[in-house]
Amino acid sequence: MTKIAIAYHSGYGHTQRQAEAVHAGAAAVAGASAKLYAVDALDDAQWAELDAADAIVFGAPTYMGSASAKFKEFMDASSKRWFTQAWKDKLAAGFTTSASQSGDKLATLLQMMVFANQHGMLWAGLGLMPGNNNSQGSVHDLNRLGGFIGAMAQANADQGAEAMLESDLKTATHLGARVAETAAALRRGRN
Ligand SMILES: Cc1cc2nc3c(=O)[nH]c(=O)nc-3n(C[C@H](O)[C@H](O)[C@H](O)COP(=O)(O)O)c2cc1C
Repeated sequence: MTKIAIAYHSGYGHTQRQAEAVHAGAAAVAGASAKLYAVDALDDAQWAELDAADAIVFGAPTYMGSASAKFKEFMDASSKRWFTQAWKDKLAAGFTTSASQSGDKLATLLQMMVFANQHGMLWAGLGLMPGNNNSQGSVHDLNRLGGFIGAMAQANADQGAEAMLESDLKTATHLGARVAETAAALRRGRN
């Protein structure tokens, strides 16, 4: 069984919904198990499960142009793992939600990619061509925000998570599936 951990923070539920979409994509891959971890409430047993995972997908809302402070607390707390490079050669990927179309989401994904590489993890990008970038495109396209290094979602500031666009959720589901398939391939290769 390939274990996929989705380690995320969400202040108001939008990134949580995106995390659930990543989870659905990973869990649908044959031979994979997926589990959500709220990083602001991790106990020792859950830290140990992250240590045992084949892949960790990181998720945070973009607050003030970077990952939320709660997610940064998790990043800093993970330094105990960094000392022993406990997460070295695990697969990693990332996702973020923000209110603006750009909103500097790229900065959050770059922050996660740097973080993963500090841990010696292997970063998996989104692996999708950009949508909604030509005259035939629309907001309903997969990867409509045109990210490459991770999954982006945009949620209107005055609406709840239930109003999030299916296209963004399907993009997140794609990332979950890609991570689970790649983690399984890595596991087969290592075995
Ligand atoms: C403190 C704070 C800072 C924010 N900064 C940004 C930002 O830099 N860019 C942006 O597009 N949206 C920003 N937003 C909006 C959130 O990214 C957006 O509401 C997102 O959907 C929240 O996700 P969550 O419900 O998972 O917390 C900010 C919201 C808060 C509360």
